[in-house]
Amino acid sequence: MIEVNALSKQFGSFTAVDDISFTMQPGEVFGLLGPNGAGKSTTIGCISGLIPPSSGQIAISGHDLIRGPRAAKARLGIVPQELAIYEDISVVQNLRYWGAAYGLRGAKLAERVADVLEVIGLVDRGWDKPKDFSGGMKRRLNFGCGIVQEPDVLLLDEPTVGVDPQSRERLFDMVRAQIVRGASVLYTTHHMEEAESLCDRIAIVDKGRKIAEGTLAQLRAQVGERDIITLTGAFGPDLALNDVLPEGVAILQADVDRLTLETEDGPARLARLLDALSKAGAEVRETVVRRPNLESLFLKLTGAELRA
Ligand SMILES: Nc1ncnc2c1ncn2[C@@H]1O[C@H](COP(=O)(O)OP(=O)(O)OP(=O)(O)O)[C@@H](O)[C@H]1O
Repeated sequence: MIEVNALSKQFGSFTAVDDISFTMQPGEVFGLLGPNGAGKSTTIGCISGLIPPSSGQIAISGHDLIRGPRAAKARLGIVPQELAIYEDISVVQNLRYWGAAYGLRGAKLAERVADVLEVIGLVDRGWDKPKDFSGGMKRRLNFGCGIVQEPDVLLLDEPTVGVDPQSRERLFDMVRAQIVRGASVLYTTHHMEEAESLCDRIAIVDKGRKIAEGTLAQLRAQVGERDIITLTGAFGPDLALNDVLPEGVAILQADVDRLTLETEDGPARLARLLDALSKAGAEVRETVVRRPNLESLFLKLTGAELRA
């Protein structure tokens, strides 16, 4: 349903998206997971036709975005990170506006607006203006504006920003409902838990590049059964780490104020590790042991925190 091939985007000399490829099938949620600035919004901007790519190809439901932009864009629904709702007109008028923008008219438009009001849980607030709504309600309306025309492909750019937990669950249900009707959903997030609970397949992105891709099980297998231990403190340049670390503890990243290590059964080895470091003159201020998950895979691949 979506084919992205060798997509790159430069802003001047800065590369925001660097040779990214992926395909998405009908009925799946595909996650783009990465920290702020990884290039997720730029990728979505290119797929939605709002940002011209520097190179690469994008096809939506078989229509090339460059050669047949009208046909390609007609199949897309976009839920941008910045709210795309009008706060001074009612919920119904917002939905009518977006439906009409996609060519819906008359009875069909009225039917779709009524359906979407149900889906987003705003039937009772249909004639109210969103300016007084909570963040979660505005996000739900933002989502509704993206699905009025029942798109084949829905692009969701960090849809849970500023959303309370209850509205977040509701948004997740709304996404799953799109899958049930056969759409495919591209979902960007920097929350590992969201990608883990919602996405059928996940591409992990960092600094514009795709660094891993697979189902949750495939990605977890890349971390193996090993735990990641992150220590913050002071690890002077004279510290001969390779001699100090107990057997079975491998270095992923070593800086003067932070060590990222990998080992089997981290909790059991931690006491010996801390003891060895302390004897060698290192000072450990904070210790985090992570069981294998997407966060630890990101750490393993980049040496940095996903949330940083
Ligand atoms: N129009 C622009 N001109 C110059 N640089 C840009 C432009 N748009 C984005 N960038 C840069 O490209 C990089 C990727 O930004 P992008 O918004 O795609 O990241 P992101 O993963 O979506 O992060 P976020 O969740 O913070 O939006 C960032 O370093 C950003 O500053």
